[in-house]
Amino acid sequence: MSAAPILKIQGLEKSYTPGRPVLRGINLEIGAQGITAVIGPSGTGKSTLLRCINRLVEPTAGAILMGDEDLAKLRGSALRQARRRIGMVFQEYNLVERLSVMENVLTGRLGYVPLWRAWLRKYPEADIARAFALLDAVGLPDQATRRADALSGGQRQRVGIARALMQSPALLLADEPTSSLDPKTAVEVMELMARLTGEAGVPVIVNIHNVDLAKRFAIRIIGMTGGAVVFDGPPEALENHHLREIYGGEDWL
Ligand SMILES: Nc1ncnc2c1ncn2[C@@H]1O[C@H](COP(=O)(O)OP(=O)(O)OP(=O)(O)O)[C@@H](O)[C@H]1O
Repeated sequence: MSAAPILKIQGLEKSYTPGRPVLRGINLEIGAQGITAVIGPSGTGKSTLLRCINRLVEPTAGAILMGDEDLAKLRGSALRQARRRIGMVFQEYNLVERLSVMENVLTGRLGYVPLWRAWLRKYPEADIARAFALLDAVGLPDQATRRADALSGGQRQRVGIARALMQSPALLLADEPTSSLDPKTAVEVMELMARLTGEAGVPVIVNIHNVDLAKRFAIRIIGMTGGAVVFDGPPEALENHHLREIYGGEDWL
């Protein structure tokens, strides 16, 4: 790995129920650029891993180092400050349905603007200009005033990506961003995410069920099974025997 990693995960464990670990001692270094795809069967802890990084889930043990900060230990305002450097794209978009597309994108600035400004919807001019530019970049230049619930799934995910980039994140997490989309839209959304994060130099960790999409867009694939990493390498190194180890069985191959 050439540049210093953006994230160092050391001995990460998570048990929702004591004695039943979902993550079993994960050690990973995530590079400062490109897309890292995490694949693995349902229930193997991929979402838990991502959510430990931004602390939507509390790790049980281990360290998650970003720079010299251990994200696993942050509290209060330090945690809020760290979180605004980590964007998140969700499977079900997590938009505020009754708000306009523009307002949804601007919520990406919530960690930066004073709360009273957000309540009064008085975002700085520069933020509004940037939100328009991002809507343009995600291919929705004419949708700013539409309500989020009037959009298609693919359009919603484009808004989700614009909102995450509005944060000016140092790292983007994407949890199954294409699972609710048809195959063509899924490719378009991955292409968009890859292009915009590449241009902005933002590294991405994406959980994804579709192995072909993972291989097509990621520079690195992490295969998990049973809460542990069993494959870690470039897409071209991922062979059928790895997939058998990750997913079990072979009838599906
Ligand atoms: N909030 C929670 N409370 C208790 N158990 C949970 C919670 N969230 C996840 N789990 C359990 O942890 C395990 C891992 O779940 P997780 O969602 O991280 O897996 P995943 O690999 O992302 O699965 P999928 O691909 O289906 O999204 C599962 O057994 C799940 O039931």
